[in-house]
Amino acid sequence: MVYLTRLEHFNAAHKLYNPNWTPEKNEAMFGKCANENWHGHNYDLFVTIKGQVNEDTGFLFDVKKLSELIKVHVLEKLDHKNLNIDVDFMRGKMCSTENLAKAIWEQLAPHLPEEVKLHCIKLYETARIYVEYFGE
Ligand SMILES: Nc1nc2c(c(=O)[nH]1)N=C([C@H](O)[C@H](O)COP(=O)(O)OP(=O)(O)OP(=O)(O)O)CN2
Repeated sequence: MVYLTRLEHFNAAHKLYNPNWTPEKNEAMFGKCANENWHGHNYDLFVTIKGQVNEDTGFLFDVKKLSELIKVHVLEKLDHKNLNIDVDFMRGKMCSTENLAKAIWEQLAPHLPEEVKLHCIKLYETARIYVEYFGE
């Protein structure tokens, strides 16, 4: 089994705010991340796929094609967007790094060829905070 990773990048605005809670409870839970006028992050997205190497190409999968799939199905929906407002697949969800990593998996996995499996979505929200999601 070979694991292959592509690093992509996007930036987006969000807030951590549960609309079912009072402003005070949100402030107590999320602090400055609950600021109603949003804040932004430069996200780094590591997409790792796994499978067998094709003898003819020497590739598990062409990383340029992987990059294009990520661009079409993920980055174009997230980059320079407000995660709470603009992104259909985040609607009704808390816009945490955990939920965003899971949602990115759900967006991307169905578009990979059958012989290639998604292994991990690793999403850095800041240089010091990241989530890894393995699909379960
Ligand atoms: N479990 C989670 N906890 C937190 C998340 C999250 O997605 N999952 N997100 C946040 C905020 O979005 C917040 O903006 C994180 O940024 P920040 O506090 O600036 O992060 P750093 O620790 O990297 O920066 P410092 O300047 O060192 O504080 C909060 N929690």
